[in-house]
Amino acid sequence: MLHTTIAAIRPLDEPAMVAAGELHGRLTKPAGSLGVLEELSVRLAGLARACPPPLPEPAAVAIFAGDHGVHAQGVTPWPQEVTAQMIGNFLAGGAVVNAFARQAGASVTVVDVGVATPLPPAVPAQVNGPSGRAGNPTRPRLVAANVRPGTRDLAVTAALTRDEALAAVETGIRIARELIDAGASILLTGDMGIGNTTPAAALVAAFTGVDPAEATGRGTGVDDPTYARKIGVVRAALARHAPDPTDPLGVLAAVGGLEHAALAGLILGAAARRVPVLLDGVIAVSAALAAVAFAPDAVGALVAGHRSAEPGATVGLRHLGLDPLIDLGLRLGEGTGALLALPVVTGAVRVLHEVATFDSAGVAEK
Ligand SMILES: O=C(O)c1ccc[n+]([C@@H]2O[C@H](COP(=O)([O-])O)[C@@H](O)[C@H]2O)c1
Ligand SMILES: Cc1cc2nc[nH]c2cc1C
Repeated sequence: MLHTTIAAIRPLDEPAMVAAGELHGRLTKPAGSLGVLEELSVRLAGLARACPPPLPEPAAVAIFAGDHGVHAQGVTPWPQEVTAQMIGNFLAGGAVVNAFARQAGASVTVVDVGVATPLPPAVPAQVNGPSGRAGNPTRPRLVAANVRPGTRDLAVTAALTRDEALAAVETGIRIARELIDAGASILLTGDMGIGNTTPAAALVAAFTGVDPAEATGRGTGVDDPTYARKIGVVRAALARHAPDPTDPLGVLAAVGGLEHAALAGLILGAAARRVPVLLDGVIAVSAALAAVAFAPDAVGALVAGHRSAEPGATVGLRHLGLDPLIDLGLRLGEGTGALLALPVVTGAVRVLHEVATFDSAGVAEK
């Protein structure tokens, strides 16, 4: 499944991009006045092989959740159980991601790809959120796809076997296909996993070659001693495993996480179907580096939603050649930054659908 998916990923379509660029020149606005939105809409036309490309509606957020053996090294102050507990919160509609998804009209799918502790008993989902605010007609959904109960400690041994990493990647591909088959026109990445900024930093350093200190941040907000320990853990893991960046499955297995691997699969699955993926924070960016190592043309499907405060996100986006749409200092994860960026993407495409040309509106050109 991975190999056929990779083989299906093709470059952006030049004629559709030329058509979108020409259309922009005829719309009732000074050339280039929509800045980044113009280039974004041209790329999305190339991805869809159509001008205008489809509006990115409806949108679907996929939150991949997993736990991390490296938690044992004291790289985060939060107990591991919080991963499972937050899944309960997502399914009940009470997390930040739910509030933003209701605002954006996006569906929320939570995928347990490797949670280590028992999930809380099902709480009745408050579809419109605890406040009763309407906006999203669908209930958050849980997909049970646990590959193993958390990774092994990457400070001691490989986090995953290659087969486990492959199973997680293929779960991501399957979820992309299911969401697209159910009608999603854009996929938004989400993640939940206490400790997961440590493997994200290791993946960023492995794929970009930057020093571990440049790729490592404070995650949920760790103090100075924890931060120093975290950099040391990432540095030692890279020295121990010496992951080969041309072997993305090997890198994911050595220093990655189950949600990182599944997100790489989600990106590949969407790119193969020529559906855009709006990236959230550092976990998604680290997964995107893996996806692009599997299939360089997958970058054509990627839109960077926001600039996470986590430094590895900026390092990874630079390597991918992507500029984030918004920069709000967020470092939550869950898909929250991607959801806030979604109206920018929709606006970029809507212009090509709805704005009059100089000709049709009788507006004089310069
Ligand atoms: O999205 C980001 O860039 C981001 C930055 C910092 C933290 N997070 C979230 O915080 C958790 C991991 O933080 P930590 O400190 O436990 O490694 C995990 O659930 C992530 O979704 C997410
Ligand atoms: C409370 C909490 C919520 C989160 N959402 C994503 N990562 C998180 C980490 C914590 C600790």
